[in-house]
Amino acid sequence: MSIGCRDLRVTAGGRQLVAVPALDIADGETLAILGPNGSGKSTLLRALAHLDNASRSGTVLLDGQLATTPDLRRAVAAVLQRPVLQRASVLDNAAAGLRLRGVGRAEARQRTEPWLDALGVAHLAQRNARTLSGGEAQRVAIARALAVGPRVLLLDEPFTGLDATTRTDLLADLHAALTHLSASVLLVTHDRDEARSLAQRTALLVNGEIRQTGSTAEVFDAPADPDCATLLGFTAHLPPALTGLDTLVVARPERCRPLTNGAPPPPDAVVFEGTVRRAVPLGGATRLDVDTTTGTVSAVTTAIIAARPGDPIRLAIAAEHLRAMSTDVA
Ligand SMILES: Nc1ncnc2c1ncn2[C@@H]1O[C@H](COP(=O)(O)OP(=O)(O)OP(=O)(O)O)[C@@H](O)[C@H]1O
Repeated sequence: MSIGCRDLRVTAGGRQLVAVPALDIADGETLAILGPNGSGKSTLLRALAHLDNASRSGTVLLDGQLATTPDLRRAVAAVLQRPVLQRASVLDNAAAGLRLRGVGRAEARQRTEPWLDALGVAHLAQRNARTLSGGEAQRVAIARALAVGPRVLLLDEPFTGLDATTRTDLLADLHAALTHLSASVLLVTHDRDEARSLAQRTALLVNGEIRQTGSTAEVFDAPADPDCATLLGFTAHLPPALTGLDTLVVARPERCRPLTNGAPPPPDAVVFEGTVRRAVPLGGATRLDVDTTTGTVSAVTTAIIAARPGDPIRLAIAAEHLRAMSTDVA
């Protein structure tokens, strides 16, 4: 089932938190909403499901038809940032969504067990859910949402607070589970890897407004404006005064190459100079924060370089790694 909205606005305390003229997620599609902290991601997700208490206007659509709150209750399952689990067994917690929809206890348990298995927590079925770790609880919450066979699945930062290994494993398990699901899926996240792993399309949310939407691959390769560029990791912003080009250009810091010992820049590269402000060890790489005449530019390099604060430095970025920002938004 597809979900969408038209002219969806949420205000609270006299402030507009979200304003989305139109958003659509097709049946079988996963759309990521990527945005920084406080950009309105959770507010948008809650408004789509009519889960919010804030003041909302506009319409939510299911399969193109105006959706009422009861329609949404039937169609939507949501996994929120911090799952609430009852003092009961893991199996009964995971079966709770089906029970709420009127399914008998035995059948609900039977239909839930494969999802506990798919999410790698079948061995915990009889445990008291209150004794689970954060990652285990998150898996149970996802199993609970998937078990109801939702036609729309809303995921609000489902990987928050998980260690790197647990997160990678859960990403893989969720990816596998979603491929078997016939639903529209909205994934709210501030993490680029999560969007890239799970979503066919990505929308970028900045200050409550969607600035860019498209296939995940296209969006990640061609940011629409400087805010989108920062969100996508193109954090080196080089204005014309620094490069001599006509427009602001952006690049990923790992594409900024320090030119040490008079090394020649690659052909077509943009080259600029600055002074090392600090070198930040990243473990296996170093981030050099470089003060230029137009601001600080960071470069991330795996080369071993002896750069000390105050040292002059030249940086080069090959033309293929630069993205031009149109002048009207720069
Ligand atoms: N009920 C409310 N009243 C006033 N302001 C609110 C209310 N709910 C949310 N906000 C504000 O709206 C903005 C968006 O909040 P929201 O939780 O949607 O952002 P987010 O992108 O999900 O952030 P995070 O990544 O930190 O979870 C924030 O500035 C938040 O403080």
